[in-house]
Amino acid sequence: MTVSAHNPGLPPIIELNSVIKEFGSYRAVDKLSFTVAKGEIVALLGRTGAGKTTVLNLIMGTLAPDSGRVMVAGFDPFRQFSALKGKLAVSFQTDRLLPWRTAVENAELGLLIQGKPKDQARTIASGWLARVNLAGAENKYTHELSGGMRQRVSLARALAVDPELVLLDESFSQLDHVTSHELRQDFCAVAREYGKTCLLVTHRLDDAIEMADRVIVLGPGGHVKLELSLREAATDETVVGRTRSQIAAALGEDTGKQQQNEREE
Ligand SMILES: Nc1ncnc2c1ncn2[C@@H]1O[C@H](COP(=O)(O)OP(=O)(O)OP(=O)(O)O)[C@@H](O)[C@H]1O
Repeated sequence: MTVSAHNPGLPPIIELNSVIKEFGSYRAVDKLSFTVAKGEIVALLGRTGAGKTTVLNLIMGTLAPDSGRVMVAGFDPFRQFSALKGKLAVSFQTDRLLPWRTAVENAELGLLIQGKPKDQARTIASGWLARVNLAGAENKYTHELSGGMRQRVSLARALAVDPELVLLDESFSQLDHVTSHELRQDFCAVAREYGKTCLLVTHRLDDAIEMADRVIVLGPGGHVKLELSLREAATDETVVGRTRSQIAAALGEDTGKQQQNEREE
């Protein structure tokens, strides 16, 4: 059995081994290797163009690596695309909800696609809406919900199918600072309670610091520039400050400026 480098004993849910991906003559991902163990929340950080979306596409199986190996929950996501149906859920930057469906009708969508009977799907979806603090909003249409509430519906929809892996693609970056902070806290509480494995792809330092067990910073050209465990940092303010500076330096940013930018976004 392969085990995660960071959690010996736990099988990796994501495993990239010396992965190269080129677009024409441009190498977007360069011999990239990392693992994400079952139950871990890992943030993949990088500036624009560092290769985050390319890595996400390799993990989702919508792109094939030119060389190296990508495995997700024991499957090759490109060659065994359908084997990962229901095992992998994605929440994007925009909520991608269907406006003609209510909150609960959106949240139950993945379950219905999986073939769950309608009443069961409704019960499960309502439960997940309650867990992301949306009890009472089940029958509201998307235009009746705030941006933060819509993103909560999107997260409930992702979690409702009970996936092995949740991919969060800049899921909090279009929300104001307070709303995204609350949503990050609530999502992490639920993800940890249910032992969900999450890869959070973001350019925002705050998302990573607040949510992740571990941070991987991609440098330009898609290689690991910095890899840091944040478990110790979570409980110690001085360590948080030092960690923040280390990550900001790897991103090539000034910490104060980065925090200011994130507050203004
Ligand atoms: N289909 C493609 N064809 C050609 N070049 C591509 C393609 N997809 C990505 N690239 C290039 O690969 C590099 C990495 O792109 P990618 O979208 O993965 O970066 P990113 O870190 O997600 O950036 P952003 O934060 O702006 O979304 C960029 O230089 C981009 O122009």
